[in-house]
Amino acid sequence: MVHYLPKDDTRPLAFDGSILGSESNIPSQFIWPDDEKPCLDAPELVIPTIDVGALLCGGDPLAVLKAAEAVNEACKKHGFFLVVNHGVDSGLIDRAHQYMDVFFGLQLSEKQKALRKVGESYGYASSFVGRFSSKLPWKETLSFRFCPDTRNIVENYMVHRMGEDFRDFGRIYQEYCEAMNKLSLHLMELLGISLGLDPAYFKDFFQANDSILRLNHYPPCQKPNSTLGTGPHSDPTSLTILHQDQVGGLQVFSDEQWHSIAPIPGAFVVNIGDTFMALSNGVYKSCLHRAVVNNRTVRRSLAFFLCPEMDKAVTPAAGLVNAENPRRYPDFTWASLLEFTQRHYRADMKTLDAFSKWVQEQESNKKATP
Ligand SMILES: C=C1C[C@]23C[C@@]1(O)CC[C@H]2[C@]1(C)CCC[C@@](C)(C(=O)O)[C@H]1[C@@H]3C(=O)O
Ligand SMILES: O=C(O)CCC(=O)C(=O)O
Ligand SMILES: [Fe+2]
Repeated sequence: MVHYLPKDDTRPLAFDGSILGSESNIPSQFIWPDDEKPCLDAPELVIPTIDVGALLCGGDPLAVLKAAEAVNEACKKHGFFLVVNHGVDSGLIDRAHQYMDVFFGLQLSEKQKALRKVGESYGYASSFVGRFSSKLPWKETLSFRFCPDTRNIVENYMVHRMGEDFRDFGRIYQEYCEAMNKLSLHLMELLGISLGLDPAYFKDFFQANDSILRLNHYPPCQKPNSTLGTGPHSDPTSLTILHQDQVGGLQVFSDEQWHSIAPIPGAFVVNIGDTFMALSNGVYKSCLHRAVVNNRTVRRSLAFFLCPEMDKAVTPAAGLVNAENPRRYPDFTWASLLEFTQRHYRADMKTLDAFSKWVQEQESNKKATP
C-alpha cells in the first residue's frame, strides 16, 4: 500500500514510517538543499558533564559551585551540557523508550485519532504533513502538554484521544513528566547560581509551568545523506531535557561547524532555549542543533521542553542588564512566541531575532491604527 503521493500531486502526503523506512525513492519534499544536507561523520562535541547529586541532596556547596561554573562556561558558548546523577529512575526512562512503539507501531489511521491540528502544540504529527511543503523532517512525533498543577493531565489526555486502552501508556509519560519537572526545577536553581542570581530566582519563575513532552520517532531512511530527522533550529522554549537512545543522531552547530553529541547511557542532554536566552539577556546562548537519521535502525528520543506559564512576562533578570550588556530582546510572553512558531514562522536558526522584529512590527501597527 503506497503511503505517499506521486511528485506532481499537490495533496499533502501521509507519512507512515513503517512503509517509508524501506523505500529508496524518497519523495522530493524530504530532500534537503545541498547547503543543509547532513554530514554523517561530524566530529564529536565534548560538552561538560554536570553531576547534580550534590544539588539534589543539599550537599557539598563546593560541588554545587563547581557545577555552576561548568554550566556557566557551557551556556555562554553553546548552551549544551550533560546531566548525570539526576535521580530519575532508570526503569522509568527505559519504559518511556519501550512504550513509544505501543503508539508509533499503530496503523496510521489509529495514530491519526490523536492528530495534532495546525496551530496546536499537542498530539500526533508525522513530518508536519500539511504544515510545511518542503524540507520535511523524517520523523513522527507525539507531544503532550504538562502542567504540574493539573493532576494526571498527560494520562487523561491519552485516554481522551485514544481511549481507555491507553491509560497505562499515558501513566508512564505522566510519571516521566513529573520526574522531568522535578529535575528542571533543580536545574533552574543551578542556572540561577551560575548567573550570580538568587538560587530561587528561576526556580520560582518556573514553579508553575506549562511544558511540553515530545516523543520523537525517527524511522530508518534509505537516503540519510539527503534527509534530516529534525531540521536545524534553536528550541523556542526555555530549557530542554533530552534523552536520546543509543543510536545517536543529535548534532550541534558550534565553532562554525556541525558536531555530534554521543549518547551516554543514563545521561540527559540539556540545552538552553530561546526563551531562557531572553531571560538571561543573551548571556546564555540558545544554539542551533538538528537530528540526522540512518539507513539501519529506528532512532527514538524524548524531549521535555520546560516553558513558563503562557502569559507570564518574559523579561531579563535586572542584575543581567547594565551599560555593558543593555537589553537584547523586548518583553514578551511564551504564548506569543509559541503562536509565532506555530502560525507565522518555522523555528530555525534565527527565531528569536525574527520574533523580536515581529513583536516590534505588531506594536507599531497597533500605534498606527487608532
Ligand atoms: C515549541 C515548539 C515548536 C517545536 C516543538 C517545540 O515544542 C520545541 C521545538 C520546536 C521544533 C522541534 C524546532 C524545529 C522545527 C519544528 C517544526 C520541528 O521540527 O518539530 C519545531 C516544533 C514545532 O512543532 O513547531
Ligand atoms: O531528537 C533529537 O536528538 C533532537 C530533537 C530536537 O532537537 C527537538 O525535538 O527539539
Ligand atoms: Fe531541539
